[in-house]
Amino acid sequence: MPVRLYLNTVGKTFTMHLQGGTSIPVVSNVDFAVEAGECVVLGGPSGAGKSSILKMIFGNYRCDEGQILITCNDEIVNIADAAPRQILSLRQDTIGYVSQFLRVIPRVSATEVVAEPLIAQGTSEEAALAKARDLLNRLNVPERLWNLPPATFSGGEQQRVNIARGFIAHYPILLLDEPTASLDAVNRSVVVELVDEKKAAGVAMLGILHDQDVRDRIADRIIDVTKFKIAA
Ligand SMILES: Nc1ncnc2c1ncn2[C@@H]1O[C@H](COP(=O)(O)OP(=O)(O)OP(=O)(O)O)[C@@H](O)[C@H]1O
Repeated sequence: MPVRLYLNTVGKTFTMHLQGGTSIPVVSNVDFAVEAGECVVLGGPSGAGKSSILKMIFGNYRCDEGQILITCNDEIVNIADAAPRQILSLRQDTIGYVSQFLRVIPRVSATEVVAEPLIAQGTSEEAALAKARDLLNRLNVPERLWNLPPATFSGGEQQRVNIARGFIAHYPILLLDEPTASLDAVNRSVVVELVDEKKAAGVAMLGILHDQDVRDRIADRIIDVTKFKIAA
């Protein structure tokens, strides 16, 4: 299986400029790869640096040391030194991010919110909306809500719209940031199925999952981030 994502001796230290330049060392020498078709889960206690690693890969946090190499078509791109414009383009076609929370867009219906990433990748509106409805159905979002903007939906309903949006498009690399937090058992199982389908499609996934049951069902490997912790 080709390696899709490789973190090569990655390090991150936050510098608090408003607190006299105080340094908060987070991780160093982070070194692992994720292959196509596998789901790797980051483990370790709160504060170990799991979210910081995901955010560096997505380009939200700057990577201070090392390289974050991703395979994109036949090219290898280093996120650590990619220009902002290149990162935005990778987010459209190459790296997806499924977070716990939906960023609500006023006046846009749930179906359109879900379909949008697929339309951005070039699928026709009709086909993308049909796939969006199918995912909302699989995730047990009641049909009466599909044409409404999700702003007034319950927390769980918004989360399921967000999962549908995160899984609808094809990204060779998919980052999962607690996608099942506070979902019920039935919908957790739907997420497990969606992850299995992405594995079958050759997607490389890296996730944070505190839910032990889901973690056991989807993780091919668990990487304990504690080993990358910089001693205080
Ligand atoms: N933007 C930031 N500015 C300053 N410090 C930060 C920032 N983001 C994270 N940190 C610090 O980096 C450390 C690692 O945080 P991170 O959120 O990556 O941990 P985590 O393993 O994901 O924790 P949790 O399981 O609680 O979400 C923490 O000490 C945190 O305070």
